[in-house]
Amino acid sequence: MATKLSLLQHLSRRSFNGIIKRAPFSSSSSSSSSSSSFSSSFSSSSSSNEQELQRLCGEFLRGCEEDAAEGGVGSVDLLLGREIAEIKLNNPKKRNAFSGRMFLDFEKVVTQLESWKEGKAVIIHGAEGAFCSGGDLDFVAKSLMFPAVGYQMSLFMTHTLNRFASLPLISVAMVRGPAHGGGAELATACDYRIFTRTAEVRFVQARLAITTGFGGATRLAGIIGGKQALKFLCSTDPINMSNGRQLGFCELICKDAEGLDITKVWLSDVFFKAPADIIGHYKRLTRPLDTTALRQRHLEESETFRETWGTDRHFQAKADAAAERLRSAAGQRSPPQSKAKENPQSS
Ligand SMILES: CC[C@H](C(=O)O)C(=O)SCCNC(=O)CCNC(=O)[C@H](O)C(C)(C)COP(=O)(O)OP(=O)(O)OC[C@H]1O[C@@H](n2cnc3c(N)ncnc32)[C@H](O)[C@@H]1OP(=O)(O)O
Repeated sequence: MATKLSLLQHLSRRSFNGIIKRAPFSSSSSSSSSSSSFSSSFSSSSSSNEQELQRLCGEFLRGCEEDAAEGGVGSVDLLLGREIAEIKLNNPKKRNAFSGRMFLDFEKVVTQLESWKEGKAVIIHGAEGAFCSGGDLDFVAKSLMFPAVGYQMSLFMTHTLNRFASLPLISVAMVRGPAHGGGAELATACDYRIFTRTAEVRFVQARLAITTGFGGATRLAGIIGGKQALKFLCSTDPINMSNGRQLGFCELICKDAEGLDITKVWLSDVFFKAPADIIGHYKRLTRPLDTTALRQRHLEESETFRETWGTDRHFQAKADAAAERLRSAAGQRSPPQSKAKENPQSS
């Protein structure tokens, strides 16, 4: 229990305050610049629990580097404007699903934005009509279907999204098309969301017999309240143009083609009368007071994810969901639920 609590204290201290210090990180001689950039998000005090978190995240990071080296698809592209940065999730053939390379890219982008002093805002959007369809199921199937590895991914992405949420910038997710699973969680890590008419935020995890892995349940409850969040997490119903505003989940709805431009105008009208440093100060002063409790909940969320990830039930639900997508793509109706099969990993 002591280990869990002090790891929690570490998370509350580091991920919210975004303390950036150089620290010894990777034991592997093959660590690349991404490992060293990730290690800079940890303090040099290196308590045993901090080293444990770094080790777990470092293992995941190295798996992503292997995926990237083996020709992993997709990228997360950063475009720095005068006042607004644009993060583009770029894997359109897979509805911008997060491949190993994209996890790497996203962490590097967050590290770059942590030292971008003249900026005022950052917009996350997806390529070609989708926001993000969550983790790349091919990468997941190939590398991540063990509870211990799923836990590493969860700690890594929760920590990186908490660093993103702590940036001294106004962050907006411009959601056009599907934002499913981890993609829905990514949208909750932004201060605000702008929907186009095709926006569809869906926490599909329950359909896969898993819970949220990137801190999305905790953040969703903070945005729309615990009772409403519970409904959308369990039902997997969409948050879209018909309910997004009354839930307080999105600020406005616009046409697909106007999404980025409308978001920039909205940011400028609402926030840009203030200088960049003042925006940063007010961002910090308006964050939740009890960050320790928030980080404790994020740690609990990762531990719960580990309990549900990589089980027979998860495997079967993932296979059923994939079969359903194939059937609906072929225009067929879904037959009765298939019987649970043995988890190939447990044999
Ligand atoms: C990492 C864990 C995390 C978590 O939740 O904890 C996750 O996010 S797990 C993944 C959860 N996400 C999903 O289950 C979404 C799966 N995708 C879909 O339901 C649909 O693709 C949808 C609704 C996003 C878009 O539907 P649409 O009809 O517009 O497109 P297609 O289904 O025909 O897909 C086009 C093309 O993209 C591939 N694709 C889509 N999503 C993924 C994905 N997450 N990983 C890998 N590949 C994905 C899909 O297979 C199609 O490929 P094709 O070769 O053209 O058949």
